[in-house]
Amino acid sequence: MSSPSSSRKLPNILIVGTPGTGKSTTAQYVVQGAPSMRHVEVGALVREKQLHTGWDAEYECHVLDEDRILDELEEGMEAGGVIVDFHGADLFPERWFDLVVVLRTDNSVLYSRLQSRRANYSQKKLTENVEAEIMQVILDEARESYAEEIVLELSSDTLEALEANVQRILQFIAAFKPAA
Ligand SMILES: Nc1ncnc2c1ncn2[C@@H]1O[C@H](COP(=O)(O)OP(=O)(O)O)[C@@H](O)[C@H]1O
Repeated sequence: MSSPSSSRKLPNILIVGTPGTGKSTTAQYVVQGAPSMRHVEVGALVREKQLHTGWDAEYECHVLDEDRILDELEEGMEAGGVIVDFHGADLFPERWFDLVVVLRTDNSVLYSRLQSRRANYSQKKLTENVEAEIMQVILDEARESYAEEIVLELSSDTLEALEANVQRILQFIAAFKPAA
């Protein structure tokens, strides 16, 4: 395991999870509570800067240009204080992150969240996402990509859980000390 960079004064945090588990909402509340942190929603960055090579009609998503995404993020990561919000965990270098939060949502809750959130979400994509959540695909990916002690699995079914998760992440930020 390579240890995280020691030069950061603020931690970098990766929030991952199946679409709809609450990554963006959680990250937004964390930044409200810790304004020195910056939220980077990778999906939005991909759309805004066209960091993709086209549209995959079968999977109904952009084909990511991974090298350009990494190049775009790299400089900001060195300074620390970044909350990266993305559905997958294995794209980024391990050294970038001090904490990896994996949000989990009960499948029936996730199903209705995805159904109400996106009118244009196809039934196929909705089912695929709920199945991925049941199979804990992202959790396994995070555990394979990062040291066990920095991966934190948090349930995100209710607003109470959301609030508790935000507080837990804020406590981590407040307690963070750069390695000597
Ligand atoms: N813990 C939670 N409890 C209830 N609703 C939530 C929770 N987390 C997120 N939501 C709601 O679920 C929807 C999806 O959340 P969002 O943050 O966009 O997910 P993601 O970024 O993972 O795709 C939003 O309408 C949000 O308000």
